[in-house]
Amino acid sequence: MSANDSPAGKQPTATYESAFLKACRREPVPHTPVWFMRQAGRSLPEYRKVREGIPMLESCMRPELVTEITLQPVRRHGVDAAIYFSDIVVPLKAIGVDLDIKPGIGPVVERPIRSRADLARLRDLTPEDVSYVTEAIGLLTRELGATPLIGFAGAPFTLASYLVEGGPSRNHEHTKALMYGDPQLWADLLDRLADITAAFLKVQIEAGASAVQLFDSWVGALAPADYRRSVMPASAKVFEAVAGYGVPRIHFGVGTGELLGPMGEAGADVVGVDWRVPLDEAARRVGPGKALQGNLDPAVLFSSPEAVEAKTREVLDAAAGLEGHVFNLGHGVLPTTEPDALTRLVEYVHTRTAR
Ligand SMILES: Cc1c2[nH]c(c1CCC(=O)O)Cc1[nH]c(c(CCC(=O)O)c1C)Cc1[nH]c(c(CCC(=O)O)c1C)Cc1[nH]c(c(C)c1CCC(=O)O)C2
Repeated sequence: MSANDSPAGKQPTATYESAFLKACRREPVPHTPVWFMRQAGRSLPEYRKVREGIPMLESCMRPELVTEITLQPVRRHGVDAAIYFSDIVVPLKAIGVDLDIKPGIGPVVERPIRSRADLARLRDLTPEDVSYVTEAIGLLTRELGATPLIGFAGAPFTLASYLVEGGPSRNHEHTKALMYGDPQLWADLLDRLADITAAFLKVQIEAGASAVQLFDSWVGALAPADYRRSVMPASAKVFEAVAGYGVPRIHFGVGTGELLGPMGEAGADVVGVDWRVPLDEAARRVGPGKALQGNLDPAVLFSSPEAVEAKTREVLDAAAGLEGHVFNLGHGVLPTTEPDALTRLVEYVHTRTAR
């Protein structure tokens, strides 16, 4: 069978048959697949070395560097999937939003978006705006062989939060002021961001990404009724826009225990769970027909190897009855994590779940 005969179109059959993609499709797996959010990044000395003197956003625009950084955790830890090295604000930068990623702070937007005139500054994203993404994914898929590549984007709410606040925010007060105070402008803003996000994910899938994850990191700040009314339509539009490709769609947020049901309903094939809800309970909240991803507390990796194993067993035991489970942390790798703790964790999950 040639690569093009695979049920998933362009990707090689060995990639399609990988443990990660099988788990996403809720098919039987040889072992529980593992990857880590933020597996590439500051926890790795080889990352800090190649990033030296290169600003974050600039590094996202250099295909050779992106390829190297994306491959580093695959080589070192033997994870079952790579995640494309980029950032959720890259498509916004690409359409001309005046933002930067400040070390130790995160994305900062010079002129926040709070009025209809501000909204007009957000134009559509074309593949040409992010040609470096297409180029990097071409290089990467050749290097990765059978290891799947996960593409990603920020979800409309989380992107809106950075754009409206002007930077990271604990309480999201300006964002909520706009959402409650001018529902029409809010809906238009989220719809605009949904189109940009969908276009960005399409670029990644067409270049060779085998799965996509939509990061709605900060949406846990909302109550379920507000989520359904003010956010879900835009996130659903993103998932619907990429449904035809047949690649698994993962939906993740932090502190989203009360939102797991609607986040699945928005159109995800896999729902990401943080460490606050055990996976068996998460499965009840999400309902049948979806795989789950998670959910070891990233801070657990700072304890002894025995304690990490014990907490990992708790996660695996809670996942034992699931139709599909992708092992991950409940949020990103913390920058001061000992890399060997991650390597040991991958080995442990693989050995413990080998069938
Ligand atoms: C909210 C969010 C952002 N970016 C992202 C999210 C969603 C995921 C989450 O909830 O953690 C997504 C993201 N950002 C980055 C990745 C790389 C891929 C991977 O997971 O390995 C991914 C998936 C690289 C990055 N993005 C960033 C870094 C650190 C910058 C550096 O290494 O110099 C990396 C590796 C910068 C960034 N960008 C953002 C933050 C909060 C920060 C950290 C600021 C800091 O602590 O310095 C916004």
